[in-house]
Amino acid sequence: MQRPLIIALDLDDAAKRRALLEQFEGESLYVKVGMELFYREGRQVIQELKEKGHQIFLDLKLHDIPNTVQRTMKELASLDIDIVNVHAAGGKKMMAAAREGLEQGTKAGFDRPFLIAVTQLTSTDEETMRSDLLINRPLSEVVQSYASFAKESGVDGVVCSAKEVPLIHDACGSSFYTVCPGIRRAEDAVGDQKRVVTPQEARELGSWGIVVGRSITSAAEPFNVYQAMKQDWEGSR
Ligand SMILES: O=C(O)c1cc(=O)[nH]c(=O)n1[C@@H]1O[C@H](COP(=O)(O)O)[C@@H](O)[C@H]1O
Repeated sequence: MQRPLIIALDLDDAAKRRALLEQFEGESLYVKVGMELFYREGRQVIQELKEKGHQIFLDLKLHDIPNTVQRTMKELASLDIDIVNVHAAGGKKMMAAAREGLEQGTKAGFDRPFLIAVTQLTSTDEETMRSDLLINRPLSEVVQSYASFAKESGVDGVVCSAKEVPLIHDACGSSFYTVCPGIRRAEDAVGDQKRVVTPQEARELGSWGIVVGRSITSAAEPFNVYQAMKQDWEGSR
């Protein structure tokens, strides 16, 4: 599969979401359905997006006891989604339970959605890790270790900053998926993100996929920004 630029559909009503997607009419996209959208529009939005031919990353970042995560993943597997995620901080047993639930819930003849684990949110930096999470280890070491734990637990890849991709490839191999948010062009507002790179840097660092939200969804001309970022991301490969 071509390495995707995944658009985060973080918009605060259905009309805005539809108006945005109308500008991409005819394009087959990879979109991210996050908590804001799923909690508002539910399972129906997955069907609507699939009918338009889009691939879907369902980003609900599960983090709970293993039994609850397993049962929830079993439910989510009945949706027509391509990627789903958990927080690696839930631990190895929880990640393994997530994978088991997905397998149990995937209907015969269908592909199991990819399971990825968030290592450390891209809105976190080392200072926040120390002061708020009481983790006194270098951030890159924590991300690399969580990626290894995810792999050991049967998870297919991780969410991380592109900055950490080379270290993750060293620990987990280059076929381990790395999905990277915190993507900005030089001229974009960074907002709450801390570990930020451009699409071109993400490509050079070897990311499998990138997630872009506000740079596209808040732009005056979202389709043009999407095309420009996609070109930057794909380069000449
Ligand atoms: O799991 C995610 O998608 C995610 C993980 C992470 O570490 N950082 C992160 O920003 N995200 C998501 O990626 C998107 C980034 O949006 P922008 O900052 O607007 O580009 C948001 O929908 C976040 O929820």
